[in-house]
Amino acid sequence: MGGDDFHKGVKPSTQSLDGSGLRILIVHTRWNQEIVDPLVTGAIASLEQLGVKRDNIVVRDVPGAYELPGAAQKLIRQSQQQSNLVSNIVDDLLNTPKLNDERRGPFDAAICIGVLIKGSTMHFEYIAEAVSQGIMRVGLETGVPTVFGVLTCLTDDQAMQRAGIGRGEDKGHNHGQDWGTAAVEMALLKL
Ligand SMILES: Nc1c(NC[C@H](O)[C@H](O)[C@H](O)CO)[nH]c(=O)[nH]c1=O
Ligand SMILES: CC(=O)[C@@H](O)COP(=O)(O)O
Repeated sequence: MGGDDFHKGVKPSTQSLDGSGLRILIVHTRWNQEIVDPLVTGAIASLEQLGVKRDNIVVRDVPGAYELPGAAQKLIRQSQQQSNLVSNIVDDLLNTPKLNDERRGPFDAAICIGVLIKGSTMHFEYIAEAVSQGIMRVGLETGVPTVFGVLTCLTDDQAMQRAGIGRGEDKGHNHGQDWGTAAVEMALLKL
């Protein structure tokens, strides 16, 4: 494969992705929120484009990237406990309509979104390593696919480009869109 026909990025799935029955958690940071916000918007846009109902997209925020794994794990486990509540079981037996078409069941996937930008100390390296390992562990330990949506950038421009808000003519690509698609694909993955 020649260098000129190399396309960096994810190749779309061959599976038809119907997210209409999915419940998705998004946890995002308030650090670098001017860059985080378009990433969250991009992820939600992809989820809705694949049929996920807006009422089934739960969005929560935390201070910084270091808080993402713990928050995702806590909220995923709460959703799993909720779905076992007798009240839910009775509701389902009686076909009780849910408010705003919201299903209070467990999350089918989660997306952790944050932006780490290198400063003048080693803080960046330590957080980036802890957060990537932590988010991986959440997915493995809860059984709920948990997408790593954390930009780890050396400059502001690198981060803005990857949120689709680049300062030059080339605005870049909003990676949040890819994370939304990945969440639906992984939620639907089966034998
Ligand atoms: N420098 C960045 C941080 N630092 C804060 C930590 O993530 C954490 O909130 C704090 O250490 C308290 O536990 N967070 C980011 O998300 N992005 C950064 O660039
Ligand atoms: C990712 C960080 O924690 C970093 O932005 C903090 O900056 P500094 O290393 O200058 O304290």
